[in-house]
Amino acid sequence: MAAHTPFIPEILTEWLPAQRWFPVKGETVDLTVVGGTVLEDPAGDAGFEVHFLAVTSGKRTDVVSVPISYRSGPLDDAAAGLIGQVDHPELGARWAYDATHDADFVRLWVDFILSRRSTPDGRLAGVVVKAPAGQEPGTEQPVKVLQGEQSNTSVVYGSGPGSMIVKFFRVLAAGESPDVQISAELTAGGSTDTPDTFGWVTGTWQVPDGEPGQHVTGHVSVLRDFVEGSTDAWRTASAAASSAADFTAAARGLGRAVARIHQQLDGAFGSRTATEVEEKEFKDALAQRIRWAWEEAGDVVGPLDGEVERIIREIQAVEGIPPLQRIHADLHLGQVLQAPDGAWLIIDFEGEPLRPTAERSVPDVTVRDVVGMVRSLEYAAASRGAAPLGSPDAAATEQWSDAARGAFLEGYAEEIGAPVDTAGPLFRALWLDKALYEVVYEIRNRPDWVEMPARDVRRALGAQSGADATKAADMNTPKNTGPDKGAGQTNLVAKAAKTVAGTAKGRSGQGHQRRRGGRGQGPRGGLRPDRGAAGRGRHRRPHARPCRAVRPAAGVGGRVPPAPRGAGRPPRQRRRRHRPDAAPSRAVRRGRHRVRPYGAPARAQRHLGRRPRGGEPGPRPRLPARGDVRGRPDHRRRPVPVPADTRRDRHAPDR
Ligand SMILES: Nc1ncnc2c1ncn2[C@@H]1O[C@H](COP(=O)(O)OP(=O)(O)O)[C@@H](O)[C@H]1O
Ligand SMILES: O=P(O)(O)O[C@H]1O[C@H](CO)[C@@H](O[C@H]2O[C@H](CO)[C@@H](O)[C@H](O)[C@H]2O)[C@H](O)[C@H]1O
Repeated sequence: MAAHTPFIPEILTEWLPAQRWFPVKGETVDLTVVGGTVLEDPAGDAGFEVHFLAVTSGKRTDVVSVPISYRSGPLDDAAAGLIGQVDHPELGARWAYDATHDADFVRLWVDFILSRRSTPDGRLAGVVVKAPAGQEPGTEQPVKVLQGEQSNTSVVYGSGPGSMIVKFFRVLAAGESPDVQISAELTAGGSTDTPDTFGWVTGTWQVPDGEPGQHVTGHVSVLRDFVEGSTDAWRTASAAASSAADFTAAARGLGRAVARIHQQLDGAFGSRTATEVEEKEFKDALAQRIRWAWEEAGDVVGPLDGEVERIIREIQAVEGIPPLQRIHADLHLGQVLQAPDGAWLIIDFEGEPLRPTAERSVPDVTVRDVVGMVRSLEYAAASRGAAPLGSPDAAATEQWSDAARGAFLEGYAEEIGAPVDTAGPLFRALWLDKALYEVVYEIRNRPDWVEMPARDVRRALGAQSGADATKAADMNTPKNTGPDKGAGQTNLVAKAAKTVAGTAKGRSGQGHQRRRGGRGQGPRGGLRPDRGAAGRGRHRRPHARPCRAVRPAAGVGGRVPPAPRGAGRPPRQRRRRHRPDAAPSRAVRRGRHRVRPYGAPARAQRHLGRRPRGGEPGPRPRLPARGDVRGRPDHRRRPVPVPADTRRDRHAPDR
């Protein structure tokens, strides 16, 4: 590789931590080169390199992928991808770009996959699972880097029919990425419920801190059909909810699509009965997760501890959980595209994101995905705004929600050929788990949105404990929202809200006071989510982890909070605010000329400490109670979130 000054990884010490996908887990990060290779630019104009870097912070190490393109001058329309300027001993000044922003690199990359090439050193290899129709390698195509809070970098290649989307994974994992594995199997099986996967690139890198010569291989990138003109189902559903437009036909179709995906996954990977041990693990993990989330969210929801415990007892008493199979595991409206012809397409099969790759492929119960989508529809309904309890608007929200949820469940049941048992303990426990997780997620990411899931939890738990047994119906069965029943439901909600208000003060006296005083302010009323944000797609999804005491063991479908990955990481927004003040790393300041062949890893250390502005020791930003980075594969994830900045716009190209 070229001997630039500064060389990798010094050149990246400032740039990397500023990237959304960077899996920072602490204030000090060590960068070590663990692999990389050169791709020849056929035109001879640019230097293309792909670098794999181990990012170590504390006890945790991730491997990130950074393709770089070196140019002799600024590249048109690629300013957003500029890493910096470097000097080459023979060539002089070079402009270094994140190569995903370089159209020539992306074209080469797509050709690399479609021509099933591999580099002479064998470190990168292209694989084709299905050849795209009408794509001639080498054809010049426009590229657009999708913007937004994505955990990877996706680039649209081409325009109009035949265009493709190439995803560059940023945090790599050894072994098969569930996203690639599942989508490839679905494509091979002829699925029309997910975009076609054409091929991928595997990469090989040295195991960080492993024995010399110890290498692993994993997915680095995947190439798919780009569904031109598609919209994100969250946008579609929340827009329909806002205008009170009927969404039942769409929701029914969505239910059918999810059911077909489950059938296809069963066909591709099989299903089986859980062993006794697996069943116990499943129930324990679910119970522990609910308890943990309740610890985090209870203050905001209200004193419904008894109801939460009752649901936990019920799930523990279940004998015989449904068969286990591969599922999506992270399903919500933001993971669904609607094609221009109205078809729903499920995407992003990365699974439980904070878990290690191997655990993300663990089979689970399909009802988890059903619950994920049900919750998302309930969210979409709530996104129209929290109207005063008992108002016609509040009734309309419930009506839309119940109708959409009911239609979704009907569609799912029609396709599967059996009804979904929404009244059973499994559904109820998974629903509560998901809804509480969302409360925690919103506390940490979008505080203005907290009221949406919190209300739903109150409504559900309040209905369970309501004095009027005739109205305390199954919390997830669509309710008749006619004038009479609607009023009854409102009473229950009002009752729950009153209970919250009435007992909030008494908590400490009852020994129920939560740990985090700052969050115990109780529910906020009348909040309306920021429409602009809601319309802009998906949010960052970093999740925190539970305290050690309640962290359950990993197990089948446990969706247990993962091992620590950066607890205490400051909110990204705050980190960013401080980043501009950060001084260059020592290595960069010295401007050393460092050339390190692969195999003799270079190290650079980046201190991400917050530096006070103007030398003033400003107040330290409050850290999330238990923050973690989300940065998919192996990062971003679950189950608990960290603060985020803005919502994603996954469709907005930056060029
Ligand atoms: N096949 C596709 N066709 C059209 N848009 C897509 C396609 N795949 C992904 N997208 C868009 O790119 C965004 C990011 O894709 P996703 O696979 O979720 O990436 P990430 O793993 O980075 O979150 C999606 O939200 C969607 O807007
Ligand atoms: O980024 P991920 O896909 O991993 O998901 C995380 O972010 C989601 C926010 O986009 C969050 O979803 C919650 O909000 C959605 C609306 O924005 C709603 O449709 C979901 O039902 C609700 O859970 C998800 O929980 C979180 O893991």
